[in-house]
Amino acid sequence: MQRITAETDAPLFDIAATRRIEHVAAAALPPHTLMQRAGRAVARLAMALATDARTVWIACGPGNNGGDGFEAAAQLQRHGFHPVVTHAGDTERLPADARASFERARAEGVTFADSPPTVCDLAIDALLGIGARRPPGGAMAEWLARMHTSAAPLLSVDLPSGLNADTGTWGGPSLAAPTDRRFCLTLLTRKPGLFTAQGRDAAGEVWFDDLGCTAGDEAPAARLNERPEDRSRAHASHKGSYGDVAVVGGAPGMAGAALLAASAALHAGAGRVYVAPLDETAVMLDMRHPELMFRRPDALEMAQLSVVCGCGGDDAVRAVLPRVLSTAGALVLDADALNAIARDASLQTLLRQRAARGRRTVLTPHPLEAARLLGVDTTQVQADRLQAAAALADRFACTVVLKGSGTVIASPGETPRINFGSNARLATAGTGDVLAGMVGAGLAAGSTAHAAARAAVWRHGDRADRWPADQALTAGALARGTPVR
Ligand SMILES: NC(=O)C1=CN([C@@H]2O[C@H](COP(=O)(O)OP(=O)(O)OC[C@H]3O[C@@H](n4cnc5c(N)ncnc54)[C@H](O)[C@@H]3O)[C@@H](O)[C@H]2O)[C@@H](O)CC1
Ligand SMILES: Nc1ncnc2c1ncn2[C@@H]1O[C@H](COP(=O)(O)OP(=O)(O)O)[C@@H](O)[C@H]1O
Ligand SMILES: [K+]
Repeated sequence: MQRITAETDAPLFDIAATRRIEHVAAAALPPHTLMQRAGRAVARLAMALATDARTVWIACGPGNNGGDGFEAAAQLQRHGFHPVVTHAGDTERLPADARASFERARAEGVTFADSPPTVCDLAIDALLGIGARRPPGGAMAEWLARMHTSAAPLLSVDLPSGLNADTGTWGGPSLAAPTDRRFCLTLLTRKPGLFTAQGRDAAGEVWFDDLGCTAGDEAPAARLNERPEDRSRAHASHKGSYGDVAVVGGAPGMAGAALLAASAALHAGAGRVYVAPLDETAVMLDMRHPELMFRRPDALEMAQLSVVCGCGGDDAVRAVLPRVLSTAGALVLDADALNAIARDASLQTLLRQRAARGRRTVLTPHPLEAARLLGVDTTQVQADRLQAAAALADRFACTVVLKGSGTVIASPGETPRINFGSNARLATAGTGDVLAGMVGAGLAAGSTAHAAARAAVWRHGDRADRWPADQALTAGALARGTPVR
């Protein structure tokens, strides 16, 4: 059993692949073995989470997820706990494995009740797993609401019931209560939906048990984004070895966005960083960052540069985009550059042509920017973030970073990544500009678009995770990588 952290490098399998893996594993084992292993694993984690627990409420559903719950109940009873099982379903219609586990729980003397115990020390949600077909209703919905709001810790079996394992969309109760009492033990495979969209909030801390099985040669739907290698610097290197970044952005009234991206690129290790403001009246100096060099956009030798374009671009960015798209050696497109491209087919053609010329490009949309590029609405993007990122990567033949909880990194021909580290302290203006600058520095240093995006997203999230709780996380400080001013 393993706890998932930002250090975990692991494949993520969707429901269809998980079913195939389960099928192969079950065929090679004596009947009911997998469910017994699942129940034992659930009981083991339950006992570790609530060592002093006495009453454990286990809500079991109509399928095999419920079977895992019965099996865990039998185990907990055997270990001297007091499990109380409520069952949402007809025991006569349980699938064979779950039926066997139900009988085992009964034989162990587990208490079955029609309604949940008034108090419990731990709740276990074994209502629905990968077989959930619609949002839970009736007693299931009531029980879930109670579990997600009660003071007792909640352990979800395989998935929080109501979570779509493929997409992370949520059909369960409000998730307003803090997540630090939520735990999930996912079984056999790690599922992408646990790590993006509402997955993180619904699941809380995620643990994994492979039930002694391997995934064989199943292709994962995605992988968790792993820690990038530390960048060592050869003694005999010089600033030219780390490349030049130019930030094109900062229209009138929006200079800050460009400066944030530039600061982030600088602190991420770029050899030289230029700022090209889209405001003719801009002051061509940043007193806090005298390292930054200021140029007019038309004075930049784009082919030699890793250009970060769009941060604070407003409408002014439209005018420079044809040249930027046609000539930038490497390119990060963010914010208003993405909005301008979404409105203009000729810019879209130029964007697509970059790949054919061997030029590296990374788009860093948040869900609304992604929706505009795809011509859909934000809800449709959020309904399947992996699919939306892949569709954009495919459409524009480049790397796409779809931001938000569980940032997705997709590139043509690569297994998509979902970033685990990071948290909602990043939900503050300017942190996206910082990410764009960090990606730009990676491109300038020579990384592929996919590798630069993965590394920057991981480090950006890691900074947020390590940020001291008593210090404000602002984009300016994040760009510098330190809360100390
Ligand atoms: N078969 C096995 O040996 C194993 C199964 N495992 C467990 O089994 C789960 C999958 O089991 P199932 O395929 O039976 O699926 P589930 O137990 O997730 O649910 C399927 C059942 O729930 C009903 N249902 C779906 N949505 C509902 C809703 N909103 N309201 C009410 N009823 C609803 C379906 O009609 C079906 O009866 C996994 O998530 C995992 O927890 C694991 O123990 C691994 C081994
Ligand atoms: N709830 C959250 N959890 C994790 N990361 C988040 C969350 N909210 C925002 N972020 C991250 O913060 C950054 C915000 O970027 P963006 O929306 O472009 O903001 P801005 O345009 O103000 O810079 C992205 O990297 C995004 O992934
Ligand atoms: K469940």
